[in-house]
Amino acid sequence: MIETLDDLDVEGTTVGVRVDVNSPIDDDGTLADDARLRAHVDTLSELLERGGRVAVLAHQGRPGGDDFVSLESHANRLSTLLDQPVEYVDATFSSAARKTIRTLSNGDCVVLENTRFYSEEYMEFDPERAAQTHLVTGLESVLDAYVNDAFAASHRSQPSLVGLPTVLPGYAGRVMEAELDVLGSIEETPDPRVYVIGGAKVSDSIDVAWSVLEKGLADHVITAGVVGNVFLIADGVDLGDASSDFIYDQGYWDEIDRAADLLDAYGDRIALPRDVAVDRDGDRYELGVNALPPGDGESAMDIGDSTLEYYQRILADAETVILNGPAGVFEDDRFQKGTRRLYDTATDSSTSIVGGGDTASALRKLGVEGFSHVSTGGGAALRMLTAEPLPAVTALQNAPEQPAADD
Ligand SMILES: Nc1ncnc2c1ncn2[C@@H]1O[C@H](COP(=O)(O)OP(=O)(O)OP(=O)(O)O)[C@@H](O)[C@H]1O
Ligand SMILES: O=C(O)[C@H](O)COP(=O)(O)O
Repeated sequence: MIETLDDLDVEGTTVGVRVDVNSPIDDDGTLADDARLRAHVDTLSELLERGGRVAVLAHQGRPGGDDFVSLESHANRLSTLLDQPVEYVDATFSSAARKTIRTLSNGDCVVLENTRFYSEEYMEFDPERAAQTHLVTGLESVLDAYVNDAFAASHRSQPSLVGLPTVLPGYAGRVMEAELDVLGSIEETPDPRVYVIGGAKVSDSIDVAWSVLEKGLADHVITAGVVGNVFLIADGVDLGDASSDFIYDQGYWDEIDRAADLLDAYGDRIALPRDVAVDRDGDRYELGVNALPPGDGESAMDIGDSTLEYYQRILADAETVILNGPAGVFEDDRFQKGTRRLYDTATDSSTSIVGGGDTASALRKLGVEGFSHVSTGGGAALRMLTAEPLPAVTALQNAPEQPAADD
């Protein structure tokens, strides 16, 4: 059983709130898109209005990346969204951070520095070991409770996600609660159930396809995007050098064998593209798989019309559609059609669930609306859609209880 904010005695309590505000970053190192911050406003404003003292914990980017920046601009933006001052401290668990947390009054909020500035936070631990890291031992003494609202990071076993709820009473925030409500009951959604697997995270997507086919969760798996290209190659289609080089450069060449194994085992339930769109002389040009390989330097950038018709027929019979990853390079106007049409068709099903940060931003860009649920999570949603437990959610389930007020 996971406790929620309804179970937390908030007034005067110092709460560490883990959020996921991992966002696109501008060239000047500041926040470029506040969608993920906005998602957490309900949880944070509820805690503040109920008299909590809130210390916000979050990561941004990965070490070495251009988006691996401080959370100062996130804190500034949060202050506008919450319509109250939000302090920022350039420390996460040092004495400076602890001192700031100790001086919070009821209704005050501070954003601590990017948790991944500390190497332990970019490692995976079991919860007991995570509880002994510097971040957890540093913060444990100044926090009374822990709230996890970072559903999108819950597939990671990192200290701020699994260590803090091992030593502190743990609660799901409102985002986490909503995501678990919808994604935690995938098995109860109506049949037939179709998974649409696109985008560029080929290994994760093949894991999902294996799992949902093996467990009988998927009546059909529809493939698109880079994932669809890998399945086409696995099926013996010559996609040409440009698409093959791209797959090789992304480190997904070995996935072709896994895709072939999956086709051997469950080929009757896996739908492959029947045509692809390439860039020919600057225009979109569609080629049936029988007409492949494409010309020199041409790469499969989207699914074509005949694939769309085929996939739309499968979707027409689906009661539940679960989608992750765009069908093509949606960032380029010429290759948005597959994503727009496929996702638009899915909104006609009684239950349509979308996972993936890039997918959500593609849909915003393309103006496609009307899904039953758009998840804040990419990898986390994928894992949950296979009915697998998420380490940070398990840690919350096992968290100690909040001591009674007079203890
Ligand atoms: N045929 C293709 N060739 C090259 N890139 C493609 C193709 N189809 C889709 N993509 C790219 O895939 C990327 C998105 O894939 P990704 O798997 O990251 O999506 P996501 O699951 O929604 O994201 P996340 O898990 O990060 O939230 C886009 O940048 C898009 O351009
Ligand atoms: O953006 C995400 O999917 C989450 O914030 C997790 O980020 P990570 O993949 O860098 O751990």
